Amino acid sequence: MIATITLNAAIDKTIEIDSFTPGSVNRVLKSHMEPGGKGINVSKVVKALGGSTIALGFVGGDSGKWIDESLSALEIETDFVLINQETRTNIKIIDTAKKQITDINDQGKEVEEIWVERLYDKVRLWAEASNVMVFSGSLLPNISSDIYQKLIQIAKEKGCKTILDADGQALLDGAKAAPYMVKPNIHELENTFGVKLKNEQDIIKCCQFFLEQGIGIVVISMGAEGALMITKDGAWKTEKIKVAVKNTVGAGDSMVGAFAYGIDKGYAPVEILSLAVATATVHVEQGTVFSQYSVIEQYKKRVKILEIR
Ligand SMILES: Nc1ncnc2c1ncn2[C@@H]1O[C@H](COP(=O)(O)OP(=O)(O)O)[C@@H](O)[C@H]1O
Ligand SMILES: O=P(O)(O)OC[C@H]1O[C@](O)(COP(=O)(O)O)[C@@H](O)[C@@H]1O
Repeated sequence: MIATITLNAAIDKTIEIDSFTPGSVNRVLKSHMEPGGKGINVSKVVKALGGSTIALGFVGGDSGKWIDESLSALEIETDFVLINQETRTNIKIIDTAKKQITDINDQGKEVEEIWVERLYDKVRLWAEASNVMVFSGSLLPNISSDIYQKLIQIAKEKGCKTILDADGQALLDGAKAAPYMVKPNIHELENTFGVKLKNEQDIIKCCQFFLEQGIGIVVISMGAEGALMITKDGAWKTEKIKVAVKNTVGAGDSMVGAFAYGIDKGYAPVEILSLAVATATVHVEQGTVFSQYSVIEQYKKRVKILEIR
């Protein structure tokens, strides 16, 4: 079982506009809503790959109820803490002419301490039944930056392998608990360390920090440029795969979902990297991961991995 923890869930409302122009009236061509937030997206990917998953975290209000019901319709098990604040809606604007995506992400609402305690209880409970726990995404505004560190410690004590996909102080604090894997994207890595990373060697050097904490697998996703994976045994990069982009929102979560699935199955890291890039590529090209596993298997043939250290 793979449990995902989303502290800042979201309805992702995607709107398509031809030539989006800030400061003027824009007419929407098409729109749709999906249950989102990083951990929830990971659960959707695990489900699509055929794994078993449960989505945990906070949801509230009508939007929270909608997220819960939408996941049930996808046959994804949930055990959310229901809070008395409305879950956020994030807007994703796809400019169909410029082929550009703009993310407008709400920060979410504060959560009372009693509900945070309830979440700790649920993580303790589900850690007993899970092999892998994934902690993903931004924190609600009043949550302390060391929450992932504490939750990862709990999950590890119960024998779970843990994955952290976070940013800034939450990533630095969370890393102190030595999760099994971290996956920031390149921008998050640069922002977190306040550096500009010009080449692969810079990235590898920067990621030593994570290895020194005892983290087993460090994956840096780099959008259209592919991904880099660093472990104590070496470093690998994937070659660029050119695709017609439909939607990149959640591509990183597809990658994390495939890693969670592969780690749960006990696959070797390089094999998982190939599955993860194939899954993210299908996501970017088709705008969804709910395609057949056989399609993802086909895409694996396009993934070229080079050992660089
Ligand atoms: N424009 C793109 N073209 C091809 N592949 C892409 C593109 N954007 C993302 N991907 C794939 O998805 C993975 C994750 O995307 P990325 O944007 O780095 O993550 P995040 O969503 O966390 O920012 C990349 O490593 C790559 O394999
Ligand atoms: O593109 P990514 O990094 O995989 O994540 C996409 C998800 O992250 C979000 O943009 C939210 O991100 P944050 O939790 O960092 O605010 C969601 O709206 C979306 O579902």
